[in-house]
Amino acid sequence: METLGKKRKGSEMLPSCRRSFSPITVVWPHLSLEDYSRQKRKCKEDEVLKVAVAFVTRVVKGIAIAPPCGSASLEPPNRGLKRKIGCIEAATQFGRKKKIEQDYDLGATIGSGKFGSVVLCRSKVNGEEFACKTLRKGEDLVHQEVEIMQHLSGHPGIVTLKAVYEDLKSFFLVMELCSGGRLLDQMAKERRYSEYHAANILKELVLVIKYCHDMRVVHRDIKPENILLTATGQMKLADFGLAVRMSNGQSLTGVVGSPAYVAPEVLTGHYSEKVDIWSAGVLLHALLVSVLPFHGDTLDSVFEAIKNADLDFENGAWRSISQPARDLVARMLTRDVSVRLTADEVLGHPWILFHTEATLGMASLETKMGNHEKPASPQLTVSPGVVSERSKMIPNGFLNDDSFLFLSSNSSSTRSEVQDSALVDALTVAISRVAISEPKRTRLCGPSGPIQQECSSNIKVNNNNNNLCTAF
Ligand SMILES: Nc1ncnc2c1ncn2[C@@H]1O[C@H](COP(=O)(O)OP(=O)(O)OP(=O)(O)O)[C@@H](O)[C@H]1O
Repeated sequence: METLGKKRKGSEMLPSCRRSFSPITVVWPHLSLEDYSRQKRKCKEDEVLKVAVAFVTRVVKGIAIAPPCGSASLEPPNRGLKRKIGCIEAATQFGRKKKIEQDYDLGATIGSGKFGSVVLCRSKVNGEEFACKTLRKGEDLVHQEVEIMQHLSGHPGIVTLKAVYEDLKSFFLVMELCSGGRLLDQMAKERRYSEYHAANILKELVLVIKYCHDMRVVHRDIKPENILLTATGQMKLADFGLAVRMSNGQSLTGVVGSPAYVAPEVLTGHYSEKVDIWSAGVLLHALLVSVLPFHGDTLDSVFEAIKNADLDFENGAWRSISQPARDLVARMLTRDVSVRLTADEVLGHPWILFHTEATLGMASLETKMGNHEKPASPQLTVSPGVVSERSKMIPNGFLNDDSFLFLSSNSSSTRSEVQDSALVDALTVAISRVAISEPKRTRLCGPSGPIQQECSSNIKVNNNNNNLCTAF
């Protein structure tokens, strides 16, 4: 077995064609479905309280009435970059007339993937370093990647495209250099993240996903391998190789993505931008408990788990995770797409607000349940106005349910601070519980029997822990 973190993108060994290629007996979860299909072919041929209350209100009234899923359609195949390059900025157009070597010194390979390799490159003008991704021409998705990167470039959470060059065989995408590695590598080191940390990572990611969706783009391959970090640790979403533009009236089709992160509806037919929320939910699960939610020994068993396995929040590491965190994971990993949260709704979820809202302070909290990160510094501070507003809305009885309170362990904090904290958290949880008791939701992906402790080949078995699959 091999840990996910040790695997560099593109460094994966593709399954040998000498083996008989059967998804039933052989699984390569680190390969995207695209890789999988390609390999199959190859082998044949070679993102407080008001908002929180508003959140519940929307849920009860039917958040579930999520906006109609975006209708999406793929660009007609075989349209060349020429038409698409029309929307690409001048800085990237002139590059077509020059060779990349005239402007940049190309250096060492820093990554590789399904469509080509990524090398370090240095501007001959000012010595600035960039990453240059070479994409071999010939595949429609390659053309789409260039166009979509240009379309999205400029957002702080997306790798900036600096210039595009091309020759007869390839496109050369000069991008900002993310020298901090991949989130996956950080996860391999960190293993489990505190709820505070996980919530902040998820918020950053979902803000970018929201931007993509607002720009009518579905990424379709959200996973920690595709989240890069800058030297200062800023997260940047990368790899738009499987991304598609959406237009009204049509749903997306095409089985693409990476097996462990793929949404169930991708496997069964038509789908929407909500597939990115599912994948982000898988990532949140991994951040919180260091295990992928859906796994198996074969590709078929992974897909079977994605389609049918229930989440188990009662056992293992989940026992130390707060109810609001579990609530969010369940709402993101809900198979009923109409009920699955949108990016906006994830960003408005009480758990995200609690850990990331400025009015609540940037405290990291220790839960009574024993979340492993202790508050580093400031206690939770809540402005009196906010508290009184919250007090009005507390449902009777919830404060007595101390099993869900986040209580400060810092004795220097005043009684009222602790009470305020408890108030906020109890309410947050209460809200979540009200919402999750909605019949339609409990049916979906609710906690039930334990996940089968089978491991994908990219998940390390922890033999000291009842064969729990420990990812990363
Ligand atoms: N801007 C960048 N800065 C630093 N490293 C990068 C950058 N872009 C890509 N890389 C490295 O190159 C690897 C492959 O890049 P990318 O994911 O864009 O390629 P890909 O061919 O689409 O890969 P995949 O086969 O996983 O879809 C990344 O995992 C990362 O390690």
